Amino acid sequence: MIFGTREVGWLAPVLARALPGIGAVLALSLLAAALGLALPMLTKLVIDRGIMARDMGRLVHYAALSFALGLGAVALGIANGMVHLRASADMLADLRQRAFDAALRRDPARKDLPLGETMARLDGDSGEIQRFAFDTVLVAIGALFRLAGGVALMAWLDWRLVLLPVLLTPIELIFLTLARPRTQSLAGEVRDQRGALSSTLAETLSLRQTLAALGASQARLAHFGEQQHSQIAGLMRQRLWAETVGAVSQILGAVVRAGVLLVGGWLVVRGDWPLGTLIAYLAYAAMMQGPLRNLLGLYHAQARSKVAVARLDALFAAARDEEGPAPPRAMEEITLTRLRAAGARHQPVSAVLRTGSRVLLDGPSGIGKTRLVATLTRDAPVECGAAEIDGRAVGDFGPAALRGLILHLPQRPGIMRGTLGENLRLAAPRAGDAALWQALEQADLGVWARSRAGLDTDLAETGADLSGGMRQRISLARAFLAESPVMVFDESFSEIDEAGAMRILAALETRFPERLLIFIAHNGPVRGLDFDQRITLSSIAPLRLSSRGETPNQRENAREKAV
Ligand SMILES: Nc1ncnc2c1ncn2[C@@H]1O[C@H](COP(=O)(O)OP(=O)(O)OP(=O)(O)O)[C@@H](O)[C@H]1O
Repeated sequence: MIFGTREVGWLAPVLARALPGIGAVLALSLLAAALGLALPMLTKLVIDRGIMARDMGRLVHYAALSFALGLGAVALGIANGMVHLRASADMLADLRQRAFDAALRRDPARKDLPLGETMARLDGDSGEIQRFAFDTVLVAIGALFRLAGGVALMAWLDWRLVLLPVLLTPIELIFLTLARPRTQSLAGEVRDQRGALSSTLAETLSLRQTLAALGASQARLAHFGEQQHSQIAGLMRQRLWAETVGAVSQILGAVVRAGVLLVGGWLVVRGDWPLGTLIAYLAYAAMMQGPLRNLLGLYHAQARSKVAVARLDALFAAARDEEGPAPPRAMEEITLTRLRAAGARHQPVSAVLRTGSRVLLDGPSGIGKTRLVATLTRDAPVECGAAEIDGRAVGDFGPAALRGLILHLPQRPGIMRGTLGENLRLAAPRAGDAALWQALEQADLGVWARSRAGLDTDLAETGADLSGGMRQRISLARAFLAESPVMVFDESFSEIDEAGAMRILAALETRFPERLLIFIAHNGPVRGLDFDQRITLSSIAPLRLSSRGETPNQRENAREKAV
């Protein structure tokens, strides 16, 4: 079995789609192999029937034929190269697309995979699988054809000498079988090192400013240097092993060549063989070397690709289905019954959240406010209790559809490299410019956007060239564009000046009187809103941390509301 049954679930469709391309490349490479096999035979004819027989007519005839075949081989080589590149690149793209999709659908119940590690798998491991499943297998089939054809032609020239390579092959096979486990473990080591290296790069670069502020950049650089050294050492070990394995087949090849030279030379001296036969025989023996190595190398290439398949499989296995039924858009209420998210530290909470109301979700840092809201979109697993939308369990709906109903503005606003307009349209892809400008005004960004390039203002990756308040305003502008009947503002105003926050809150109030708005805020003007409901999470164990905005009044409130 090349791969396990679980992997076949995602690999089989990729291979099925690649099949026509593989077929085309296979046909072309078999044709090229047939041409390649014919050439030494023609050389033999040129020598024996032309040169040795002193027949100029035949000499010219076979030489011309040989030249034509050579030209054909060149043309075929080019065509094969182009078709091969196209088909194998298509297959890699297909595999990466699926793996990327799986990475985007990662089940929140699974531990996060570091960014760099995920990227190394998407790029490096997909490439390794593509190289094996496409390139290596194809090369091996071509090699098999060349080998069989070559051996047949050699046997046709003289069957006795074919016994030499045939007898040596089992020795090589035994050696390769014994060597395979080490090939696999070394490949695993190298791939893991590559993942670790990418993780360090991605994490360090994304924390560049923090590390610089702490004076820790050089230490990270030194750590990266050490990782590089151990990667190089791993690569050297892998290479040395590959060379050792390869050397064995080369030595056996040299034994075959020496044997042919000795025995064939002896047959020519005795007058049993014409010289052309010896030359053709030697050419075939040399030609067999590459295919034999490819074929036997296939066995080890599969061991390496198994490592890559397992690493990519971990991405596929951790993905979940995001589709599912949609909750009613005209929903009335969300009911929480003794609910707590996994990882949270508050007492189970019960509440009914009605459409059109304003709710403050309160509690000290780290108690589980964000996680509680995340259970509503199935972005955090439930530890106990239940959440329902109009009497139906949240689990009955698909996460994607739930996110269409409930917009959870994350605590850290996500800004992508691109224009301001592109960033806003993430929330409403079909919104016109007028709607975007309206959202900018409502999010208190109109003046700023006009002073820049308007909707065409370029934003840097993660919004690194913006102030914290600007990033939060862009995130809020997206909320004004979204059509979600429920919105969660998770510390969405924490970095905005008081006057600005008041303006945005007033705009929210006017714009969305019918929606359910849930706020999480430790301090600032948000806490002064006229809430219909305050839900305060109280801890199951004494917490050392306390929110700055907590007042004796609110603590009193907490005791009343906590269930
Ligand atoms: N992805 C996760 N998997 C498991 N546990 C998590 C995850 N994210 C957060 N937690 C844990 O859940 C607990 C609650 O985190 P949460 O972010 O919900 O707190 P919070 O009340 O919103 O805090 P803050 O006010 O500081 O934002 C924390 O102890 C945290 O360590």
